[in-house]
Amino acid sequence: MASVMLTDCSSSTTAAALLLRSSRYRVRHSVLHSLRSMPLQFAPVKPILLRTTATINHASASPSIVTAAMAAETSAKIIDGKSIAKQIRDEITVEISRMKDTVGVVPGLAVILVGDRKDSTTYVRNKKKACESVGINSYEVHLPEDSTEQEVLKHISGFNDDPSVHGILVQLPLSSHMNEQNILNSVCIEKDVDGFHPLNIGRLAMRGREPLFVSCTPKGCIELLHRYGVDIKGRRAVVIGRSNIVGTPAALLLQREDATVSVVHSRTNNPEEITRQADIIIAAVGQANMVKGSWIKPGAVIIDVGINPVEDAKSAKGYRLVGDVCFEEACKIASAITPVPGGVGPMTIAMLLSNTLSSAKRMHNYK
Ligand SMILES: Nc1nc2c(c(=O)[nH]1)N[C@@H](CN(C=O)c1ccc(C(=O)N[C@@H](CCC(=O)O)C(=O)O)cc1)CN2
Repeated sequence: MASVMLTDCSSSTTAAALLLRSSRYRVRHSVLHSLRSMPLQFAPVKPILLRTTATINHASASPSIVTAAMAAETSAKIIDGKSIAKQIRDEITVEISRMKDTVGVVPGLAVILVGDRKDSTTYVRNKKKACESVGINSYEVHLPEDSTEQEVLKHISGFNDDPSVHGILVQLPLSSHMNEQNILNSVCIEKDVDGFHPLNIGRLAMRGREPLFVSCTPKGCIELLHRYGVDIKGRRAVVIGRSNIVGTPAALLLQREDATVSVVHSRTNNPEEITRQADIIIAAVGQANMVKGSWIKPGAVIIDVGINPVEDAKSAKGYRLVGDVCFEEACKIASAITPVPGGVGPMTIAMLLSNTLSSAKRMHNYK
């Protein structure tokens, strides 16, 4: 587990050094997930369109647009992932009940957890709770840290053959003695609700081919843009980070939406200059407050995937969570931004439920 970092927006470390550092730590795995979500202090207000280069289409924008009450100068709208995720869960609940009543099918999700990492245990518990709340049956296998790869593969094989299971996921990260590729490859693609199977990612990368599933975090990012009425077509988008789980699929999804996409990574020369050209930024690098105000084009829309713990003496826990983007600076320049926590994180689990429902529908040929 990553240690709590002492960092703030005014850090003088260069962008290139930060990107290099983050590529060593690896994006989502740097998250200190034992924290519980902190309540957001945002008051709902009427949406007001501010200067923006990425057009926000208010006719289709969610009525739940809120503005940060935390900083008087804040001009960016806050993209409220927590409330959109709730809205999605409500929609899924209705769909599941309709399916159960008409064809008697209840979607099932199998979760495999290896070891006792606090963050992973919390996520698996939250996934089970979320399943329960929408009416999905969940099945959990919790294996000890020293289990063999063969044991994990045996459980995946059992779930692959079980008709009551429509989705299978293996919580990441896995222990270092296991081969993650072998394990992810063994989930049958029809049940790969995490979208981590190479065939699903490969199809995502190809024009004219459709993946059966898109991984949950990048799908959640795009869903937020859609639900807030952000036009993507023809816009310049920059994805910061190129992980298999978030950065790469997020860039592919934006490209499928007809954005012109650049990927900024640890070997990119002058990442600030490239990022400053973006109408839409997706930051998924796992480095607290790396993207400063000076990286952002006025009016850009920012989706911040990072969840990084930073020291905070004022918090009872001694730390708080921040994103990859320096929120205090960005919210004065961007037209809309996701907060951390309460932005992309809750969407990851909502998209998992959505993928599980789609899988059950597809298997039972239910529209
Ligand atoms: N098999 C998978 N493993 C992992 C995935 C994944 O999609 N599939 N993603 C991450 C962890 N993750 C879900 O598994 C996840 C991360 C964050 C959140 C979330 O809601 N975060 C909250 C803050 C949580 C906190 O207080 O600690 C937020 O951002 O508001 C949900 C799910 C790696 N592993």
